[in-house]
Amino acid sequence: MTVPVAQIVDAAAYIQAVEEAVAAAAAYYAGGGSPLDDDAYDALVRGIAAWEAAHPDEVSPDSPSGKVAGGAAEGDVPHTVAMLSLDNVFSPEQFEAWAASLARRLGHDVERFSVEPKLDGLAIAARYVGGRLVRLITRGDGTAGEDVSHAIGTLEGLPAELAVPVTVEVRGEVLMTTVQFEQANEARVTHGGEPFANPRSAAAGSLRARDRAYVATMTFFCYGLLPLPDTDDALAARLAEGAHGELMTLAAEFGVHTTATTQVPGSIAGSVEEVLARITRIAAVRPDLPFGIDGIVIKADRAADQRAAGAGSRAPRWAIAYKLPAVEKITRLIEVEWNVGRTGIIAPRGVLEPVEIDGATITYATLHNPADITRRDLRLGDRVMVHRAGDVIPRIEAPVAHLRTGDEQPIAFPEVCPRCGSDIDTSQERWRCVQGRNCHLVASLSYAVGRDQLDIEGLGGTRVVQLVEAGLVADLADLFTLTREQLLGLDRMGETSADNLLAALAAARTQPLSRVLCALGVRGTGRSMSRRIARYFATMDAIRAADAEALQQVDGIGGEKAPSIVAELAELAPLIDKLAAAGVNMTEPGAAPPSATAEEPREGEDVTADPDAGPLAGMTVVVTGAMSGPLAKLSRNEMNELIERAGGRSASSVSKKTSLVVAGDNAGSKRSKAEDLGIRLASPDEFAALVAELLEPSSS
Ligand SMILES: NC(=O)c1ccc[n+]([C@@H]2O[C@H](COP(=O)([O-])OP(=O)(O)OC[C@H]3O[C@@H](n4cnc5c(N)ncnc54)[C@H](O)[C@@H]3O)[C@@H](O)[C@H]2O)c1
Ligand SMILES: [Zn+2]
Repeated sequence: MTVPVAQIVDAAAYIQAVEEAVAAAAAYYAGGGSPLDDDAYDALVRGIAAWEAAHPDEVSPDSPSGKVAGGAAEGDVPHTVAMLSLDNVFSPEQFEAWAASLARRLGHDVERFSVEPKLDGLAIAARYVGGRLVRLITRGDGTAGEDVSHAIGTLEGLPAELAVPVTVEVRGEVLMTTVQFEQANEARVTHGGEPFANPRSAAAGSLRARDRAYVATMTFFCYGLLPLPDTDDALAARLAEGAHGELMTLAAEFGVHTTATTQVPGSIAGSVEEVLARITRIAAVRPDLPFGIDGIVIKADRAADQRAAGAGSRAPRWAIAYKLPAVEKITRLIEVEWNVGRTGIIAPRGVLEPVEIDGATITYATLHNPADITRRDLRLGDRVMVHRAGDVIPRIEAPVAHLRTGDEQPIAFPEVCPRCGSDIDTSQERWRCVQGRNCHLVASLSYAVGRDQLDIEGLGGTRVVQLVEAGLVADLADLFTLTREQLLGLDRMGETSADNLLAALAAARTQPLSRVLCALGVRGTGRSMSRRIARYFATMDAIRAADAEALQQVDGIGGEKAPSIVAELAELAPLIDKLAAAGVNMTEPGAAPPSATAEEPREGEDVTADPDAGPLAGMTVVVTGAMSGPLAKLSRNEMNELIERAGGRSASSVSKKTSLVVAGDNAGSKRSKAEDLGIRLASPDEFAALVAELLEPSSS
């Protein structure tokens, strides 16, 4: 685990860093939320400490170094015994060094260590008098804390009355489980409040809040038991002499919640090796725990060892926190994607500004469902707390609402299935395409029959759905074997429509190979790439015979794309055979297959244009604005096809390499750029005249 340190270069930067750290800690302990995640805060504090070590005379009295809660929390209820923080180690070696220094201090090796999870919440002292819970106090600055007795009754595991009528102080951690956190945020957002960024700040904020319209339940875990002034002598002696593990057993007998009932119960280790083995086991189950832990706390178990070791101003010397890597980082939610799963479930996924969590770069996080987005009050552009533990898919915990700038935008929910365009069933929290398992088929068919692919008129979205639902079409090829009788059996299908559709299907059979290839929907082969591939190989057989290396001879296909195209085409082999058998054209008009004898790649040659053929031979042409005259009906894709049929090369942006810009009405920046660069311009009519020979026999 790497331990980053903020670099502080001079005294001014030091003072600024101290201010920043104190402000962050104040917000953190108040539960209002800090602008920094823990890693960033810790790096800053380490930077401050490093600068102070080098400039001992210039240490600011405000410095967080050596103080409980960085000096940022306070209170007016004095503690009977100081409530301290813990020192940290980050590796087995550091732990061994700490154990060795403790052994030196004690004059003997520690024979019993207590090993517990480091619960990620906040410390609290609960005072019981005669078995009744009378007061709750925060840690504060360690010497005095804040009275939060109003929270009595909201902490699971901290009963109002103990099983035994003792007078005692119970210390431990207040946290929110993942479930409690979700409930608290939902209640808060429903009541018009801003969500908490994570369970820890939710616990801190909820504990301090008074007179709230709703109750936020939290969970308490005991890790300390000590006498109060009125504790009877027998119990006081037992508490003073009892080992930590024994006190935890006693606390459980009193009816207080300890880690004993969790998947990570406190345990005793007899050696440094045993401690390290136990740390490994706790770290391994961390992702599965229903609450957050940020490390493992190791304590000398025996009271005598604790007494002999003593404490510093900030932390005891007999205990140490073995920190685990942070699982939370703050980053930005850039976008929400809606993906449709195999069964038609439409799931949102957050696209994040890349952030590194525990050595992995995270760019996506699950968002579960639309209700989840609403519950969390998430917005585009929000800074979000991202959680990633182990191999579990990262999730967005909540927005960091206090970092909002006002520029955040609502997240738009899809109105139709983002894949096939059908309706969405929103009756459940998890939205689902009404096509369910057929969604993918409907989407791929709708794409294949679209204007830029097979261009089958009369086959709109609803017809496609109808054919699929009637069980008449299970793949693209089935379209071409539909019979008149089958069509007439469909609702809202008269004789004329049926005949028109059959005619459109017959025409589609003669589409050029480029469009058939495009219709297959192979990733990386959109309209213009399909044309380039078809022109280069001329026949489907030649394309299918090509390996990745051969495919890379096509302009624009690199080493990454080529193998995936080859693999997808191999998967599609049965469909392609079925299409060919149904009479679908598999050749590109006007193109010749690469010569079988010319083994050498045609280096440097522009494969999309035969330099000797066509009025646009060797030219790169850009089309912009609205086409008119004989070109009025052509889509942009059809214009590009025309350019390529005429031997040219179509491009979408104007550069010095552009030879001609066809500019229609409302041509904007591309036209002005062409003028700036002195590139030849043509009106749609002039261009139509240029390629007149190709316009007449146009197939579509
Ligand atoms: N993001 C920020 O701006 C910001 C600001 C201040 C502090 N912090 C974070 O807070 C942490 C430092 O806070 P801290 O001083 O509260 O110390 P700490 O959380 O590192 O360790 C001490 C605390 O651990 C808790 N604890 C959990 N399990 C325990 C167990 N089994 N036995 C004993 N104690 C146990 C207790 O509450 C104790 O007070 C750092 O991780 C820091 O990153 C963050
Ligand atoms: Zn769908």
